Amino acid sequence: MSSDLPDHAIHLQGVSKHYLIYKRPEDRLKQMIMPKLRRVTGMKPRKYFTDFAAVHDVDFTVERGETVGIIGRNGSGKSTLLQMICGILQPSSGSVEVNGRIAALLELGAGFNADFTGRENVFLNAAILGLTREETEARFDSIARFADIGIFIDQPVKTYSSGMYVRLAFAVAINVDPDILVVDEALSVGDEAFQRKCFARIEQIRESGATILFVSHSAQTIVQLCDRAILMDGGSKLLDGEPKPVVQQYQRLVNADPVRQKTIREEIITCQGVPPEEPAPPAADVKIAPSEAEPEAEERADPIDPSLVAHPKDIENTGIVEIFDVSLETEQGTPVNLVEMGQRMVLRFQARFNDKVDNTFAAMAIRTIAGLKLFGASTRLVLPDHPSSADAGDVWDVRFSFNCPLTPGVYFFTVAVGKALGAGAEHHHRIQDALAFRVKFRPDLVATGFVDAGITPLVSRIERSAA
Ligand SMILES: Nc1ncnc2c1ncn2[C@@H]1O[C@H](COP(=O)(O)OP(=O)(O)OP(=O)(O)O)[C@@H](O)[C@H]1O
Repeated sequence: MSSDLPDHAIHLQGVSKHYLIYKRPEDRLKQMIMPKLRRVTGMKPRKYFTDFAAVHDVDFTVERGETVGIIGRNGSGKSTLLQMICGILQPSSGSVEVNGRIAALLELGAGFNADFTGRENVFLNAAILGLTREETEARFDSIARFADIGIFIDQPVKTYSSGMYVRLAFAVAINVDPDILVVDEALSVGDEAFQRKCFARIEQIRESGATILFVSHSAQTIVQLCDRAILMDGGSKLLDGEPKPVVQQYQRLVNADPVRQKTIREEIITCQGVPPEEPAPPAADVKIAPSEAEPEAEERADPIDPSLVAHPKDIENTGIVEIFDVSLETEQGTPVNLVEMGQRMVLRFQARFNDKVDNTFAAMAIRTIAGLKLFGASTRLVLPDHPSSADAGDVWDVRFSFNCPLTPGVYFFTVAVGKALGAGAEHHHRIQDALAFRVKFRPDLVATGFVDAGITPLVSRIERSAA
């Protein structure tokens, strides 16, 4: 990454993009001829189009190293904005300044030549991004490995599925050491394991100091990944600030009844994100009923989805300990990767010691697709009956049993074995995304977010309007 760049990576000033919308195809021709004719004949020229602002007078600056999320309803101008930042579209007015090598993952279809093979497109794309042929050759294997599309790399991209297309496009974008990475929703096309791999890589790119501009409809992803968020609506920037309040305002807007949306929009602009005080509900408005026990989860006949795979990655590996045979099982020992909410499950792995280790511990954690650590456990400070040191040649069997508290979705395990060092720890072997599992959909779900805390709501009407 270049270090001699100005502090701001992106600077937009008064940027607008207008489109002329013609109701009928012949209006376009009329617009070319009629105004001139009318002028010649001394008549006032008239317009045969309406002027539509896809983006209207947008200003913002993204500092180097910032991760900024853009959120907004469909058609709010997010993609148009990104395309202007990437130089694919010219603004109708205003200025766009970009400092650094920009790699973009825009909507499907942009960037690749359909008749070229994947390999040819990698070289073409990398050249557009400023890499020499030698530099691309040196990176080609890691690009192909990341894309993981097998022999399709030598087929024309017009034969690709949308998932394969995104895999290759993403593999190129993140392997060119961009100063600025622009991602437009494209990730949602890949499967969960690939999305997880991409988010892990985005995190790495972010840690290396690159600037990231990210368009997403997912409020959770924006809050998790971004330092700042921008709310776009109707082509204008409504709000720019801390991700959480910005996302809350987006959700207010998107979930509001269409009649209220205009008022909410105005409130957001005038209050700049601070929601107006809602009157406190009367105490009797919401009653909490005693919690009901989770029903016993039945084991399914097909508890394994073979297509649900993770891409394990050694985060730390000293060679002293080797973790192997990581599996997720029911209490009865049946391997699973599809589980019910509340189901008892056992994460199991084995660890072979190649050297003597004292103060040894085993640990696990569960992460979301975007990489947020939800919870974990470690044998570091507890469990006096467990072995706490190992000799070369020892093999441990490690089990973490728990009731799955997660809401439906795909999650990933990280597993580790290490040595406790005072308050800290050193990992001898730590595998990120060692295993993936899916919590199955449940139609009667009350919980929102990632964890079901067993909340039982009960709402009762305490007054009925006379109307
Ligand atoms: N070439 C074009 N000609 C006319 N209108 C266009 C053109 N491209 C985009 N628009 C319009 O500009 C507006 C903004 O589009 P844009 O794709 O930027 O929105 P978006 O926020 O990315 O939407 P989504 O979330 O659905 O991807 C939309 O109303 C769209 O119909």
